[in-house]
Amino acid sequence: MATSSSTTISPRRHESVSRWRSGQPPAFALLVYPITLLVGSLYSAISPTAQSQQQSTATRPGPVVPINYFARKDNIFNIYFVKVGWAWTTLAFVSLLFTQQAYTHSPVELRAKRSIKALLRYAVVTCAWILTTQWFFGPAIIDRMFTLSGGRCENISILADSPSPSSSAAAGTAHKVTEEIKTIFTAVACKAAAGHWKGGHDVSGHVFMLVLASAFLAVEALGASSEECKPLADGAKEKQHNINTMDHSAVADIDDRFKVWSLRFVWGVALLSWWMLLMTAIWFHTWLEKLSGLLIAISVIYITYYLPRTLTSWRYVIGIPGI
Ligand SMILES: CCCCCCCC/C=C\CCCCCCCC(=O)SCCNC(=O)CCNC(=O)[C@H](O)C(C)(C)COP(=O)(O)OP(=O)(O)OC[C@H]1O[C@@H](n2cnc3c(N)ncnc32)[C@H](O)[C@@H]1OP(=O)(O)O
Repeated sequence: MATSSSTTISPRRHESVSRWRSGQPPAFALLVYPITLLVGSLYSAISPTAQSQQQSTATRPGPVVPINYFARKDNIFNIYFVKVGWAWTTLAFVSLLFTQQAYTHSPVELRAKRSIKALLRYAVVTCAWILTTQWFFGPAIIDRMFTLSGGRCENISILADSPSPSSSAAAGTAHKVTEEIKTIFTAVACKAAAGHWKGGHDVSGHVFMLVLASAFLAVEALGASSEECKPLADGAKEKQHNINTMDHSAVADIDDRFKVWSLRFVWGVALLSWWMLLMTAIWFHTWLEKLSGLLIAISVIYITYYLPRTLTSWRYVIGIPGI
């Protein structure tokens, strides 16, 4: 006896299948990040290459020449990609807005609604990036966490170079200034003064930003290119093609090419972010520093993309990509 598909697929499975079709990845897809960090950290713990790198860093005074190219802080991907990573992320996101059918070829009202909500999601993740790594009413959250956990800027050369004060009052003032500078410094300012950012819990900014950027781009790209965002079924599209003039089909071809290349660019940025995450996991930071960077990024992604699935009022504000 033949059974219809609606009787064989459970409602839960049906719901998850239609989520995939509308470009919403399930929460377990986020496991790719802890797994990546775990694999990278395990490799760094057992690989002889990574071990010998760590030993030379610990035993030899002064800078050590890294054994692996990706263990160098000045590797080309770190300098031109990660260190300006939010600019790449912004560029990739903007390219989605200008080329994907969800934002360019749907009815005007829907297009406007989708674009505003996508910009709001971008604003949420961008604010999270700014507050966590750049500025939080003064030093960024990761800098504040570092100083709150007992860290400070040591061996500041501008302080060591300054002439010794002649009177005890001047010495007192100099001491006060030194202490203030040590406590208000951010990681960037500390490095600029040739100091060492030491002692506290140093949340990995790389892990935070790379997880946030790659998850943001992946979810937005899946949503924008989902089935629900395709305006016409294939047959209808063909029919419309036939009644179009040559000029229109040439424009449509160019549109299609932009659409495809933009998606490739977005996935390229997301994949390179993932690769740099793996490199960070292998060559830099402690387990705990990587874990805290991961937890902050995953919380932001959860609030922006998963919470709206269950919290209707939040969904109404921020929307869901691909819907
Ligand atoms: C209707 C609504 C409408 C709304 C409209 C929208 C509104 C939007 C709202 C608001 C708009 C605001 C405007 C937006 C702007 C957009 C455009 C731009 O974005 S232009 C900005 C470009 N600048 C970046 O992108 C910086 C990105 N970089 C960073 O944030 C940091 O560098 C970060 C977090 C990635 C890392 O910081 P670390 O490197 O200081 O810290 P650690 O990760 O802990 O690393 C410690 C050390 O280990 C090395 N390290 C770690 N992992 C490494 C690796 N894999 N390879 C090499 N070195 C590594 C690092 O190099 C570092 O070393 P060492 O301090 O430099 O000596």
